[in-house]
Formats: sequence, C-alpha cells, structure tokens
Amino acid sequence: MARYELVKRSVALITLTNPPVNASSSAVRHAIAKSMKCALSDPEVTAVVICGENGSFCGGADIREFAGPLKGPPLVPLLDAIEAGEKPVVAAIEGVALGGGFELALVCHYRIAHSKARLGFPEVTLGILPAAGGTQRLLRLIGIPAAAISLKLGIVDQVTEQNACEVAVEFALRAVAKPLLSRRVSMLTTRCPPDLDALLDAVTMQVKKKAPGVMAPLACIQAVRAAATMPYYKGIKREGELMATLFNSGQAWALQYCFFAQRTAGKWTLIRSAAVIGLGTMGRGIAVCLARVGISVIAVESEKKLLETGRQMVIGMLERDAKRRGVSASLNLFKFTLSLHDLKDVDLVIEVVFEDMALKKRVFQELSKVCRPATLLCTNTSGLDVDALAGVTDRPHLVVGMHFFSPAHVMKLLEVVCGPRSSSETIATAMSLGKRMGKVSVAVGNCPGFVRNRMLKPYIDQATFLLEEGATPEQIDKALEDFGFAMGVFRMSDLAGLDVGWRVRKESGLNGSDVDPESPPRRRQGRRYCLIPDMVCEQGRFGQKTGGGWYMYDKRGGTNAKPDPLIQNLLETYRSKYGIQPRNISNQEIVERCLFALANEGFGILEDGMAARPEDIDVIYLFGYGFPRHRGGPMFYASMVGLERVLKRLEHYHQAHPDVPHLKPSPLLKTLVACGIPPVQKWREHIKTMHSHL
Ligand SMILES: CC(C)(COP(=O)(O)OP(=O)(O)OC[C@H]1O[C@@H](n2cnc3c(N)ncnc32)[C@H](O)[C@@H]1OP(=O)(O)O)[C@@H](O)C(=O)NCCC(=O)NCCSC(=O)C[C@@H](O)CCCCCCCCCCCCC(=O)O
Ligand SMILES: NC(=O)c1ccc[n+]([C@@H]2O[C@H](COP(=O)([O-])OP(=O)(O)OC[C@H]3O[C@@H](n4cnc5c(N)ncnc54)[C@H](O)[C@@H]3O)[C@@H](O)[C@H]2O)c1
Repeated sequence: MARYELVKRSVALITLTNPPVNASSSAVRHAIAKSMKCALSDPEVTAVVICGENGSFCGGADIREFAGPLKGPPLVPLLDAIEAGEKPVVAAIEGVALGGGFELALVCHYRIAHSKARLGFPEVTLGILPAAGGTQRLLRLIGIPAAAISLKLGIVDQVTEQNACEVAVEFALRAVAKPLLSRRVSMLTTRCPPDLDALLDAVTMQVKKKAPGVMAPLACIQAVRAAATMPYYKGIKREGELMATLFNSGQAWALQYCFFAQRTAGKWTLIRSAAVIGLGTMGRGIAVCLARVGISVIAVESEKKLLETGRQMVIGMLERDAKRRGVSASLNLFKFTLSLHDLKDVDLVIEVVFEDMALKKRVFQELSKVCRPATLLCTNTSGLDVDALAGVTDRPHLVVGMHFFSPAHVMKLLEVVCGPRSSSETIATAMSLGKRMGKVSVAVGNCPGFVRNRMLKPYIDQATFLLEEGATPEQIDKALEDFGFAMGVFRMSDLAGLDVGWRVRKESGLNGSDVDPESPPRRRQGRRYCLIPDMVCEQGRFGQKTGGGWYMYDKRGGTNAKPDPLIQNLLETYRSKYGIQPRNISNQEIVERCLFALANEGFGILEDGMAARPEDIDVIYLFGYGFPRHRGGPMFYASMVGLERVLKRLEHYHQAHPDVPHLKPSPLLKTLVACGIPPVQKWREHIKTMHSHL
C-alpha cells in the first residue's frame, strides 16, 4: 500500500500504491506510518519525499471505509506527526491531491506539483468536511480572503512540467539544511480580513440561498471561523466536532451513496461517425453532443428551409459551446443533407423526428435499406415502443433507445432503452457512447415512459390532486423546494412547457374528443383525473414560453414566476363546480404524497424489471430531474424515511383516495418490509422478474 525506498543515498521515497487513486485506506495509513517511522529513525535518511503511483498523489480518504467501523491509524495524529518531524518532507504531487490527499500534502514541509495536478477539498460533495486538519491548515497557509477567492494561491512551492517525484527528490536534498519551523503550516497564524464576521455572514447567506438545507458547506464556514479565531489545537478539535456531526448525518450517507451510485450506474463500456435525423428541439442538441467529442455528424431534415434553420441553430450552439469551453468549434465535422442515402456508411444513427409511431417506422424501414448492415439504429423517442421500431428493420438486435433529455446538450442524463431484441453489444455501445459524451447513462427497460417519465406521472398527479383539494401551486412548490428541489413541480412544469403533457393526454384519450362521454366527472379510464392542467392549457397558457402557465411571467420566455390571481380564480371556480370543500393541507402531506407516490412507482419499476437496481432510479432522478442530491434520490430517500413508514403512509393515503392506484403500495415495497427491510444495495436480490439485459 506504500513502497519505501532510499534514493540518492539519503532521501526516503514513500510511494502510495493503492489503485486507482491511491486513496488513504487503513492499509495505506498503516504503511505511511511505518515508512515515516523508518525514515525518521534511519540516520542515513536526511529528507523524505511522498508521492503516489500511476500518476495520482492521493484521492483522499477511502470513502468506502466510511460505511463501516473506522479501522487503522487515525489520520489526524499521523499527519501531525509528519509535520512535527525533524527531517524535511516534500510532497511530489501529480494527478490529484484531493481531500485527505491534499491534507497529507499540507503537512509536508514543501509541495512540488506538476502543472496538471488538481488540488482541492471536494469533501462537501460527500456531506463532510476536510477533517484531518485541512480546514485549519489551508487557511493558515493562504489566509481567509485568498481561500474565498482561490484555493491555488501560495499552496505549492514549485510547479513543474517534469516528473514531479524526481524534481521533489532534488528539492528535498537542497532543503536538508534549512530550518523547518516556519514550514509547519499549523504553526502559522491565519491572515484574516478586518471584516471577518461580515464576510463569513455574507458567505453563510449565499450558501443558505444556493444550497438550502445542506449542512456540510455551513459546517465548513464554521471551521473557517475556528481557523481564524482559535489556536490550531482548538481549531482542530472544533473541526473534529463538526465532522462528527456531519459524518453521522443522513446527508453524508446520501451524498456518499450518490458518489458510488453514479459510478455504478455508469459501468458500461466505437463510433466515429453518426447521423441525426430531425434537427428540432432535441436533434440539434444531440448533434452538438456528438460533435463535441469528435464524432463526425450527418444531420438530416425533411425540407430545405428546415435544414437551413437547423444548420444555423447547430452552428450557433457549437460556437457558443466552444467559446465557453475555450476550444475551437468543430464545424468541419458536420454535413447537412435532405437525403437518407448519405447515411450509408455511418456507424450509428439517432432518429429524432416527431413523436409519431407511423413516421418513425417509415424512417426505420428506410434506414434498414440504406445503412450498412452493422450500423446501429437508435431512437430518441420519449415513450414509444422501441421493439416495435426494431421490428420493422432488418436488424432488430442493433436497435436501441437513446433517450436524451431537454436541453440535450446540457442535461446529463441519458436513458439507454433496451428492447427485448437489442443485443448486449448494442446496449454496451450506446452506454459507452453516452459516457463519452459526458452523460450519465443508465440502461432501462422498454416500458411506456421508460423510467423517468413513468415515475413523473404519479408525482405530478399527486400535485394536481392536492390543488383540487385546497392547495395552491406556490404552496406545493414551496414545500418541495424546502425539501430541497431547486424548483417545485409547477415551476418545473412551466419551464418544460405544459403543452407536451397536454398532447400526450389527448393522444391517450384522457382529454379532447376521444374521451368516453359516459366518464363520470373527474374520472378517466376508471381512475381519478384532475382536469385543471387541461383547463390551463386550453387558455393558451403553456408555461414560461407563453408568459403564463401555473404562474405569470413578466414576458414570454420570462423566468420570474409570480402567483397568478387567474389561477387562483380557476381553482376556486373548479372546486365549487365539483363541490369540493377546500381544506388546509400540511407541507408534510404535500411532500409525502408527491414523493412516496414517486418512490412507489419506482418500486413498481424495479418489480417489473425495468430498472436494474434502485441506484439506477436514483441516478436518473439526480441527473434527469434535479432530485436534491443530499437526499440521495427517491429510492434512497424512501429507505431513509424507513420502508415501514412509507408503506404505512401509502396505505393511509390510498385508503383516503382509493381511486388513485399509484398510491396503492407496490408488492415489492411490502416484500421488502416483510423480509426485514434490507439496505438499498440488497433490494435487487428480492426482485423476481428482471429484464434480460439489466
Ligand atoms: C479522484 C477522481 C477525481 C478520479 O476521477 P475519475 O473520473 O478519473 O475516476 P472515477 O471517479 O471513476 O474513480 C475511479 C475509481 O476510484 C474510486 N474512488 C475515487 N476516489 C475514491 C476515494 N476517495 N475512495 C474510494 N474510492 C475512490 C471510484 O469509486 C472509482 O471506482 P469504481 O468503483 O467506479 O471502480 C474522482 O474519483 C473523485 O473525485 N474522487 C473523490 C475524491 C474525494 O472526494 N476525496 C475526498 C474523500 S473524503 C476525505 O478525504 C476526508 C478527509 O478530510 C479525511 C478525514 C479524516 C477523518 C475521517 C473519519 C472521521 C470520523 C468522524 C467521527 C465519527 C465519530 C463517531 O462516529 O462517533
Ligand atoms: N422535446 C423534448 O423535451 C423531448 C425530450 C426527450 C425526447 N423527445 C423526443 O424526441 C423526438 C423529437 O422531439 P423534438 O421535441 O425535437 O421535436 P421537434 O418537433 O422539435 O423536432 C422534430 C424534427 O424532426 C424533423 N422531421 C420530421 N420528419 C422528418 C423526416 N422524415 N426526416 C428528417 N427530419 C424530419 C422535423 O422537421 C423537426 O425539425 C420525439 O420523439 C420526442 O418524443 C423530446
């Protein structure tokens, strides 16, 4: 876990060897302690260099070890001992020095970093703080205003383009005769601005606004205050207390769970050329995603004028995107055409035409004729049967859904929809292409709405039922935003556009001329149905783009949502028309009904084998709907609330609303409760039917 050798006759070289990122696991800490002991007691050794194997200094504490009882030498005394040692220690930093890795570097008396090295404290993203003296030492090294502006100022003693370890060894030899006292960062006094309190208060306000309810950033500010106002030994104690609170919090568990869930969900591993058919809202963004990673793109439209519009839009997006990333726009990768015959040699096609099965089938039949036999045929349908499309081609095994989310060049989530006949290689190729484009790709089964949209329905339904019963859009949104969503369901719907759902409801016979005239009021297809969303759309209110939806906006495309008296009137008229007595609805009921219905559908999806594991569902909601990361995703959240409680509350709500099937607890939820409530990671073991590819 760490290699110890003597180089240049007098420098002890300690190399951390814990792939892939040399995380400071208990074994690594053990090995560092042992090596340091050897180096400090060996009279031949005059200086020490610490580096990491395979291009990484150290990725920090081994996060996996946080899930069990803490073992091995604690980091704080180990690091204090390195700093207090009487021989100069130099950190040779290549790759990452993150979290505990950066803390290790900070106790070294000198730091040599490769120009491409990344140093930092990402702990807040894991719900904790740098708790091995990091908050106390970094502030002492660079001062508080610097810490607020940049973490890079004054941190390293030399930046090199060469092998950092070799440079560090030479540096260590020169450092031997120099005094060490001023190199011990914990002995320095933190440089503070005169208006420290005002600065920290302002940062606290900003953090509370930006990340409401999230604990770790606030704890970091308290640690900064300690570094500014306390001696090191007290400051480190305070850092430890703050860590203990965070470490045992549900937020830390949720965020660490998210870290690994994101990587687990992405575990899938050649595409040089691709085609995109349809340059509308989605097609443009998808074309940009492909070109951004160097894939040449043939873009197809149905008419000359539309092709030209699409071309201009794509070029504009590419140029803005390239400017933002400081690279040149890859316009030479594009060819624009009206003819599918130009696609004969491409490796992969993504169909992005209107959501119309007959049209999509015609496109797939044509592709089958023109594309070479090995070309993968993908569809961006948001809900149609991928297997029905595969069925009209000569290569059903090479057909797969690649479901991007709007705006496609921004949203991280990609659902890879596996049809029953999609081959493993096809799925793997789509997954790895997603990863290459920087997406978080999740393989899902082929069911209506797939995973994200299927789960969204009961969530939105609950919100609209709550409107009928007495709540307002702003009350519901506030409850969900207090829970941690950046936007409540109605603000989010106004942003996405209300017309899409309206069209889907019409096509499903839920409103419009296809509705069964015998349907009782507020019931469709045998279940409760809220007419309010259709009434809003009938007034031409489609959300932000029309200047009004659930809220009013100052202009078309405006983003500043204000409560609209017109919606208030509509709700009152509706309730009195249908004899509904409005009642006071608590925030708890809002959150429970929306989120438990969401999770309940997730259990149903797992049970149907349409998602491989709860982690996949959580990742879909983290990256495809802005579920608050510190809550871990809907399935993890349900596990934190306690499955027994979720079950009881769903039973309670279903009893009160028997005409809402989505509130009826899913059999899988009941099974998990009956078999002793296993942790999320073990739920998969209780699922009987699993999609063959998941
Ligand atoms: C490093 C990265 C930037 C690399 O990114 P890249 O894209 O190249 O690769 P991946 O992200 O896919 O990662 C590859 C692979 O490596 C795994 N991995 C990465 N980092 C770690 C890690 N730190 N630990 C374990 N595993 C790691 C990753 O999972 C992948 O593996 P896979 O499973 O997919 O095969 C990038 O990975 C990255 O950003 N990593 C995280 C970096 C980070 O956040 N570091 C900080 C860690 S936390 C820390 O260091 C805390 C310190 O301050 C020390 C604290 C000491 C105190 C500890 C205990 C105090 C207890 C409190 C008191 C309790 C009291 C009580 O209970 O009573
Ligand atoms: N808009 C979204 O938020 C969203 C999100 C995910 C998935 N989707 C899915 O993506 C697909 C496209 O949606 P959109 O919102 O981009 O629609 P859109 O109406 O904005 O664009 C569709 C484009 O396809 C073009 N087209 C139609 N027939 C064609 C043909 N035969 N050859 C070439 N081009 C043709 C049209 O001219 C139009 O430019 C749909 O299946 C939709 O369900 C949409």
